[in-house]
Amino acid sequence: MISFQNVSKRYPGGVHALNDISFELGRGEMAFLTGRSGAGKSTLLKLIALLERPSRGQVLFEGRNVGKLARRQIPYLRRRIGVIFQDHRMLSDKRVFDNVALPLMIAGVSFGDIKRRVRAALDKVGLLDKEKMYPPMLSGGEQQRVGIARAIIARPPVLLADEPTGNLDPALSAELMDTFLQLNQSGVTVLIASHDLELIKRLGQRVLVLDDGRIVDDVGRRGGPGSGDSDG
Ligand SMILES: Nc1ncnc2c1ncn2[C@@H]1O[C@H](COP(=O)(O)OP(=O)(O)OP(=O)(O)O)[C@@H](O)[C@H]1O
Repeated sequence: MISFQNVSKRYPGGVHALNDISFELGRGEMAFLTGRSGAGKSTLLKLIALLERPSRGQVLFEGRNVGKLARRQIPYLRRRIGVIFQDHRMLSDKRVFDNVALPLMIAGVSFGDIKRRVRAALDKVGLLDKEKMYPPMLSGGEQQRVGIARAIIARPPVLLADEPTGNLDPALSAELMDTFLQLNQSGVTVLIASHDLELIKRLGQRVLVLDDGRIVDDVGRRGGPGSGDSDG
């Protein structure tokens, strides 16, 4: 589904954020990306979401080199990737309901369907009672959850999340991780950058460890050594 082949990213100004990264994330797989602040986690996610371009190497999405996509193919790729970033970029003059509904409105879904799906998504993140509020009236954690509802509403096959539990208390973090697990069990490919090692450990999923722009560990890959579900 997602494949990095010897990818490096150097930002203007000289920072080498990623150095010769190679890994694959299969269709329907779930993995965490962890590592110190500045290790390159956000950069890696941005390269998948086409928010940044690699300086070297290739990022493949469903077998296609995203660096070589024609301009008109980019919106198609973006629709297939749900993105949850730390700055959730809500429209502050639009109600929670409309913020979440936005991707479906753009896709031309009927209002009846939009209403049903927005309510289901808000229910999933525990915000059904806040649909008429405006984002500035919500706490940081609540705004983050609106961002999650908006990212999953169009049912994209891939979900990328950058520190999705950063502003949440432990109970809510655990609940949200359960939501990600459920989405993964329904076939969504999920990649989550997180510092929350306790939570990550408890979930028993694959973990990619980044250090100074390199992958220094890849633990618990499905079908990989020690996973218990390989053929051998
Ligand atoms: N737009 C940019 N321009 C220049 N340097 C950047 C830019 N974005 C990130 N960097 C640098 O690239 C390196 C990796 O940053 P990145 O945000 O990917 O790390 P991270 O692992 O996500 O960190 P954190 O956990 O703090 O979010 C850092 O040294 C950072 O300063």
